[in-house]
Amino acid sequence: MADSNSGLKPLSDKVIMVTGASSGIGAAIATRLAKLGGKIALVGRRESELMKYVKQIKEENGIGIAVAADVTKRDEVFEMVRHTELSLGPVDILVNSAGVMYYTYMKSLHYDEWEQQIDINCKGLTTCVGAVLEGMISRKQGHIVNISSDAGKRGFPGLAVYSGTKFYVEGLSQALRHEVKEYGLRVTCIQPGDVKTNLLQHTTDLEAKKEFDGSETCKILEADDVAKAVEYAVLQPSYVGVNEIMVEPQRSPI
Ligand SMILES: NC(=O)C1=CN([C@@H]2O[C@H](COP(=O)(O)OP(=O)(O)OC[C@H]3O[C@@H](n4cnc5c(N)ncnc54)[C@H](OP(=O)(O)O)[C@@H]3O)[C@@H](O)[C@H]2O)C=CC1
Ligand SMILES: CC(=O)[C@H](N)C(=O)O
Repeated sequence: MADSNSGLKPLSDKVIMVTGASSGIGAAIATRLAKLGGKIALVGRRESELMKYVKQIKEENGIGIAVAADVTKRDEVFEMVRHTELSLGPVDILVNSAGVMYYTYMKSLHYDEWEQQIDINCKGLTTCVGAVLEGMISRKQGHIVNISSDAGKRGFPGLAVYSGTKFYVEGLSQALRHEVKEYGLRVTCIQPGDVKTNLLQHTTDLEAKKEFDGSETCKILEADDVAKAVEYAVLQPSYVGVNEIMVEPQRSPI
């Protein structure tokens, strides 16, 4: 991390890859960390959306590149890391924010939506971790930040499969943290409650959404509230592991 007396910004020497950066929480994290000097690779499938945030970062004199990739495709994930490392340098911080959520009753049997949540939230995140892990271990430094959910701490009705995917993220992160501590790596889980983003827009089981979605009953979080939690975690000195941060609307604790 840059010395506070050097005039450099605190993340000036860091290459940061953010998945899910074309929207919502990932975009807020990418733009916030760019302001702190991080060189950001913004990952998502929609390059046109990524480019909007790259443009914003550049207008604010930051460094950002768009890397179009589908995290469920292993070859695309490897290529996204290769491209980032050639363009910006080795990845110091990986933020896994790519994810989907569908409100649905289990009894509605939305098999395709179940599979998409497992493929993106679990398998995609795991592949992204795998793609940077060897390099981080060999350099003996790195930080993996997983955007989990408060649904990774409590099963929410209407979100059974989604909650399961976030319990997976929590379990993987906890075990990985132990495996990599000897190499100086850190693993952080951020557990947001409801945040104002496009996440809810994909739900098709409107009966389940009506029954269980409480996001309109109180003031919910802004994406940048979550980005601030990530900022806190990545700015700590290397001996400090911020393992979990749960950040929820004040009126809606789990
Ligand atoms: N909003 C909320 O209330 C909460 C959200 N979260 C978590 O935060 C994370 C981000 O969600 P949020 O910002 O709210 O939702 P958005 O829908 O706004 O963003 C989702 C992001 O994931 C990306 N994405 C989806 N599928 C893929 C894929 N196959 N490959 C690459 N990128 C993909 C999308 O990009 P593209 O379509 O371009 O590929 C998009 O950038 C998720 O993991 C979610 O579970 C956790 C707690 C609360
Ligand atoms: C349980 C939830 O709805 C949580 N806010 C999330 O979107 O992950």
